[in-house]
Amino acid sequence: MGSNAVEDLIEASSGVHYSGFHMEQPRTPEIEQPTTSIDDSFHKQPFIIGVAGGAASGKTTVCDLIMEQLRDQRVVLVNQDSFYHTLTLEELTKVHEYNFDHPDAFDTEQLLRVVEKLKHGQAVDIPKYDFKSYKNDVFPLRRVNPSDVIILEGILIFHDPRVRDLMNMKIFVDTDADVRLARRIRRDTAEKGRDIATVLDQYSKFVKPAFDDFILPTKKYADIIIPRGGDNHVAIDLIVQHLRTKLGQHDLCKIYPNLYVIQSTFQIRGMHTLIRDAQTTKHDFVFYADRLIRLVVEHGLGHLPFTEKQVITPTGSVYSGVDFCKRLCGVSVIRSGESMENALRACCKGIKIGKILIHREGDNGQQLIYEKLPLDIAERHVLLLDPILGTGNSAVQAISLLLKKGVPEPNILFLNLISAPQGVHVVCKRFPRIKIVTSEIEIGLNDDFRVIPGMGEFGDRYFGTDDD
Ligand SMILES: Nc1ncnc2c1ncn2[C@@H]1O[C@H](COP(=O)(O)OP(=O)(O)O)[C@@H](O)[C@H]1O
Ligand SMILES: Nc1ccn([C@@H]2O[C@H](COP(=O)(O)O)[C@@H](O)[C@H]2O)c(=O)n1
Ligand SMILES: [Mg+2]
Repeated sequence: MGSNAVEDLIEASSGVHYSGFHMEQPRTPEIEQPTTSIDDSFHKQPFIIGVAGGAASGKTTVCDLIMEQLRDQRVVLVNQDSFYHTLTLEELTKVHEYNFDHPDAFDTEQLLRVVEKLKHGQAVDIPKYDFKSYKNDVFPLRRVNPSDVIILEGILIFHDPRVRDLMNMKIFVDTDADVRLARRIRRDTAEKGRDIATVLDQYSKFVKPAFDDFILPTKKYADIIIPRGGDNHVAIDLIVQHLRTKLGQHDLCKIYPNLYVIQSTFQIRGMHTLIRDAQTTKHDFVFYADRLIRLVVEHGLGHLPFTEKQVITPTGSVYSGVDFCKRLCGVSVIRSGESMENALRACCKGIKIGKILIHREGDNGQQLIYEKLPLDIAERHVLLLDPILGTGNSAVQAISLLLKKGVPEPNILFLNLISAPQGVHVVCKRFPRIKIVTSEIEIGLNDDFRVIPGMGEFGDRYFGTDDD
């Protein structure tokens, strides 16, 4: 490995940043005010990775491997090659004298405009470059949508400080010169239709000097140096692991260590897509909501205390395991929370489930109007069930009641499907020792205090009372 050990340097890469969404700012409704505004928390930018290295060092291969491992995330690759200037007729006639490895060969201003747009959540059309015709006006252009991770790859991607400064992580692919040359000969003859003499001539005239003068000097900017490129699976795994941590960690989770957002996968995103779609039938809504609820409940149960337990297996061996926490109960917030009871019963045989009914009084307050809770609730760990955490006002009412009944704050686990940041702020500030488990953090609340993007009135959609 190069002078920088991947493990040491990976943590040093700057900035963090996840945003699952890129939208115009919603107006902040006048509810109990969080100290972190939507502005601060939610107009987040993508994580930008730069990948530099000599030609044929394996940059594209490394990027493909990273993207392959992160296929459940929104990742997009932007090649510096796309920003090669189109040659003029005069340059075309003397193409063998053109230096494609000099920084001036690229339209860096256009690259900057494109990355700035992506960074601010706008889709862009990127030129396609044709190595045979030396033109970048191949139609149709490539449409690139805003993503959570943007990978910028190219021989001179670290050359311009303005581009470098946009990057949260910089990777240099370090492959021996002879290996690069061998690969280049193979690639340029097979893919670009060039003959060996031309490839070697270009290499000695431009490629090698430019590597020494412009590319190698940018290695010092790298946070991570990958020797052997795509063959270095350890380095690639570490990079992916680091990215996963960054992507899975919503900024709210950093503010509130007791907030747990379950790791997103394509399956989970798919289920969310279905239950959020206004056109989804009641049958499908219930089916996919139930699947998600089950995941949240299982995840929540993972936060309960356990005791160690050993059992003897049928082979007579000892299995050292754990025993579930026994003194549990569920409490559902009527009516939506009742949709979560079956999942809890399916996971915890014979569990007692209490109920709370809270009535919304206009926009300002909530009133508790019914409660039926196990008498010994103070001795139990309580799984509080409500699929949506919006303003946080109902949750505050429900949690306050549990505390009044003697349930210790750390014994309360609030399970929901989606949480608005406002609700998270309100609940976590007031009850810093409860745990919240959710499957997605929302953008915010609209003027009517409804969660957006949200999924509408959960109870009506789940219990089928939204029919005209
Ligand atoms: N580890 C490797 N072993 C063998 N061939 C490789 C390896 N990595 C890349 N190649 C090949 O070398 C060529 C250049 O690799 P590529 O990833 O496109 O490099 P770059 O993007 O840095 O120019 C490609 O033809 C690719 O298939
Ligand atoms: N018309 C062109 C444009 C570029 N090159 C060479 O491509 C190399 C950069 O691409 P990588 O995928 O290897 O990073 C660079 O060395 C240019 O010389 C070319 O040959 N013809
Ligand atoms: Mg490449």
